[in-house]
Amino acid sequence: MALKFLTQKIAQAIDEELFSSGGFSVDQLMELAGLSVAQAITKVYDNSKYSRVLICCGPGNNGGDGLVAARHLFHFGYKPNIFYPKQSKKELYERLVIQCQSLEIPIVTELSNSSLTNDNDLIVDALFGFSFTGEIRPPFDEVIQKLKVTNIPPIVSVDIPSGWDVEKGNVNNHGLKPSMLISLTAPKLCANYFNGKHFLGGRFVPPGLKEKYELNLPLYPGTDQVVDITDLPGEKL
Ligand SMILES: NC(=O)C1=CN([C@@H]2O[C@H](COP(=O)(O)OP(=O)(O)OC[C@H]3O[C@@H](n4cnc5c(N)ncnc54)[C@H](O)[C@@H]3O)[C@@H](O)[C@H]2O)[C@H](O)CC1
Ligand SMILES: [K+]
Repeated sequence: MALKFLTQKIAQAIDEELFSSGGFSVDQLMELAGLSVAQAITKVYDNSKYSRVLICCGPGNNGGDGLVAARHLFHFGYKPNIFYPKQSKKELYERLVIQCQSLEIPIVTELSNSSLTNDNDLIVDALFGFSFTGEIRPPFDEVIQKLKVTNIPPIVSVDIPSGWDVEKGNVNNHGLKPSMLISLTAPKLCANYFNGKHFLGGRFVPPGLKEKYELNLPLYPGTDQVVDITDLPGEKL
């Protein structure tokens, strides 16, 4: 049975259900999402070669996943730096920021063009996830423009390559061109247009929810938080 690729509406419905009838809190799922991202990175980008990781965090939960991933990457022996231009005032995010500050992970609100390529070995795109809609609004239009012109370092996108339409993909080439994507819970339809290394993370979906939405998720190996789905055929919803 092929893996199901989700519409924006279904992705949001599953998310909502995990929080309501599933009994999860946002903190819990974000922690597991961020851990998945950090673990997927260790599998492809060794910290001996890709130690300096710039994590670009957006204003929503995708950005929160980025903050969690930064903390785990630190503990996995990387040197994370965080770019977080529009910081949420919600308590959860303030705590995630404190956790990173206590590890002395630098957090900046400006992206310097010149240091982008020279000072980083890897970029994590945690700008927008499955709630992104419409044209990219400031200040993120400029941010994505800056990240788009760099081929080196490689970009790893969390859940959705930022700037991509969640269902139609990289419409008018407005979005990033990541080398790797970590889809969370299940891939969204835009992943049909992605050709790079593809992982699935978010090992928290209860069997009832998998069945209800016919997700046909692959088995996660051992105790891993991620599974490589690069060569797995997907089925459109
Ligand atoms: N169930 C799971 O798999 C979980 C996934 N998680 C992650 O959460 C995101 C979805 O988070 P959400 O807060 O709903 O939205 P986003 O982060 O995608 O962005 C919302 C944020 O962005 C702004 N925005 C939307 N469109 C635009 C635009 N065109 N220009 C500028 N700004 C825009 C909007 O105003 C909001 O501020 C999912 O993808 C996963 O990464 C959870 O962490 C755990 C559960
Ligand atoms: K993203």
